[in-house]
Amino acid sequence: MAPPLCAACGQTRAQILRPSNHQRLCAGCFTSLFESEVYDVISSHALFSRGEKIAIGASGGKDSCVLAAVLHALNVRHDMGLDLVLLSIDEGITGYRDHSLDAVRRNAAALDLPLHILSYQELYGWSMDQVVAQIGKKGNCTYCGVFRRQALDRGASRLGVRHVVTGHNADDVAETVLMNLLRGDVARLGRTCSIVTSTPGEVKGSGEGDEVQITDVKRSKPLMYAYEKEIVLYAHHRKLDYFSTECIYSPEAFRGSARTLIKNLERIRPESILDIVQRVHALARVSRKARTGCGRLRRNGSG
Ligand SMILES: Nc1ncnc2c1ncn2[C@@H]1O[C@H](COP(=O)(O)OP(=O)(O)OP(=O)(O)O)[C@@H](O)[C@H]1O
Repeated sequence: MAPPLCAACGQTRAQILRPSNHQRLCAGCFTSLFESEVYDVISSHALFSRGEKIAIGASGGKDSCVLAAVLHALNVRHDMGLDLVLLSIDEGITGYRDHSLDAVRRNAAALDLPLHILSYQELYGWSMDQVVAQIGKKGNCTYCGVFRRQALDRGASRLGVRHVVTGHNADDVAETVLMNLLRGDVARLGRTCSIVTSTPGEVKGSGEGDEVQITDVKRSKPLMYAYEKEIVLYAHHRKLDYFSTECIYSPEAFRGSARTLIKNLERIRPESILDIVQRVHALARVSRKARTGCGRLRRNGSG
């Protein structure tokens, strides 16, 4: 039996069963719906302003590759006036980051976007290969993540950029929510589910002339409502070139277990992923309001 017609255009045969809502779509309608949904997220959260310089954290993986391709397309289509640059951090992981940076270089050429690469070696004087040789693999992901965040901020500062976007998707956010819940780290939940976060500016250095001024950096996650499966489908249908191997030091057992849990939930009920993100976001808002209310009561002397 021939596949049904696309639920959006009603003209072409459907090729895709949309993972998030099981809609049957043709490839053209799926990619344009995906892009317009990202545009809706950007507009409804007023993420960007005209003329803003944006650094796209480019790891060479599927998420940041899709983010760069979608932002580039939307910038042209909607005349958003964004000044886009790719910013990559080279952690110094031989056999992993060197290959993924090759993918970033090909993407930069394909999209005609400037690319800046900053290494841990240059910033901190050591590479992750050296760190792992010294301390082993245990816990290295956590440190690497903290240093990468800071490296992205420093890279942005050097480029005169105040806004870094990353390719975190809904699955990543739901995973992090679960990890924070299981660890009892409730304080972090609000931040995890926020589409915009920021790092306050700081001055780093010994005070002997080697200070580095890091300005306030806004961070946002324009793909945080997009399902990982849809990101893969989008990359596939747009024939994007990305690097798909896991980090050789990565087997982070706890995140892996959270991921398996999320994938199992998705299998039973696809909406679960977005439900986790949206419900926890709403809860964090309510608890913030309650805290502000208590503070006001105390200040007024009535609490
Ligand atoms: N080395 C890096 N340089 C620049 N940005 C990075 C780097 N590593 C991660 N990021 C940013 O953080 C986001 C989430 O990181 P994560 O570790 O999940 O990425 P990944 O699995 O390497 O690749 P991706 O998420 O792009 O598929 C990425 O989408 C990217 O925007």
